Amino acid sequence: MVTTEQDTAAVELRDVTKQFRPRSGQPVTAVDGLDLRIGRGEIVAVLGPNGAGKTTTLDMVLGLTDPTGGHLRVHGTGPRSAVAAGRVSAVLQTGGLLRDLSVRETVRLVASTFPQPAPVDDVLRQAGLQALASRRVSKCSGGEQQRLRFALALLPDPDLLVLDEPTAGMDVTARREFWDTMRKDARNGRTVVFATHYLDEADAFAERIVMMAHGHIVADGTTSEIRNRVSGRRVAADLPDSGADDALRRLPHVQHLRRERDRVTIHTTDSDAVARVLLSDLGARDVEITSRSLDDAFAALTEDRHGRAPADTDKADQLIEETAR
Ligand SMILES: Nc1ncnc2c1ncn2[C@@H]1O[C@H](COP(=O)(O)OP(=O)(O)OP(=O)(O)O)[C@@H](O)[C@H]1O
Repeated sequence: MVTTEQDTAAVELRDVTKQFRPRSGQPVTAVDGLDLRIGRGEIVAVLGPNGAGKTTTLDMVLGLTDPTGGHLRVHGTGPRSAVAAGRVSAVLQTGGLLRDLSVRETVRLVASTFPQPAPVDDVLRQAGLQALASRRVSKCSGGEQQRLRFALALLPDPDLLVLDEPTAGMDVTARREFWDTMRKDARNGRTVVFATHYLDEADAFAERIVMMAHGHIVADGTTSEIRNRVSGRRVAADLPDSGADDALRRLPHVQHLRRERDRVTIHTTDSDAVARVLLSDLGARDVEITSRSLDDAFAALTEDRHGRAPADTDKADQLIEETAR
């Protein structure tokens, strides 16, 4: 079979590992056997707590650091060649901007370093910076400076845009404005991969969420799949007869059932339906419905009580159960 350009993933990591070996102290495994394929045009959020390995992963995709092991391709080639060809660019959390230049001068200056940059005015418009074009960088707010970094990243008109916590330190309004700008740009079919701590950002902007903890992927799915897995409600009831447990497990929308003596606890995305069956059909008593918060479940997915990562998805589910108890 002939592999076409279209078949090639935007990003492909196979069993990628990154170990840091500090001069003193133990080696740190920041990324541990990561398998990840991101198709062209996907918008993917990489979520995880501090130290999960998000930045290290994105740095490897950008060719800023090399993997210790495994296979990593960006648009079918090594990361550095992809960056050099202008196919990949990044908006990083920090990055030198010259304070005395205006916004337009900054974009013009950086544009002059590319062989075929996008027109400066187009880029200013895409980043929502037209009204600020003559403002000095030193007078721009943190959010505005971040939009300027975004404008610079658009200059090579990259196929893949990588953003590492692009809204860190912004207030709510600036964050909203930034994502509004990004949303407009995403309609152009660019692949966007961004790291964030904020579930709401991932939920609002990404189509797919990859959750990392301790260098592993602990969950990977569409935004709604992840939300369904980690959201929903807990219905608990007294039901001494365990004869209906299997039938309950098979009900649509039932994710999990646990029994402790006479009491069952069911995780479901349709608590009304489950409560109806329990009360009307099975004569259960003392039915109690409680919410499972997305944030709690996220914490359960990414870190267990002892600070260890769940090694696989089943374990992650188990941890949700444990946390829910
Ligand atoms: N240059 C380095 N030398 C040694 N250890 C490092 C280095 N860079 C990262 N690490 C370690 O690797 C692990 C993963 O770090 P990384 O920055 O990738 O996580 P992260 O998910 O991006 O975290 P954050 O959200 O805090 O930015 C951490 O334990 C970190 O301390």
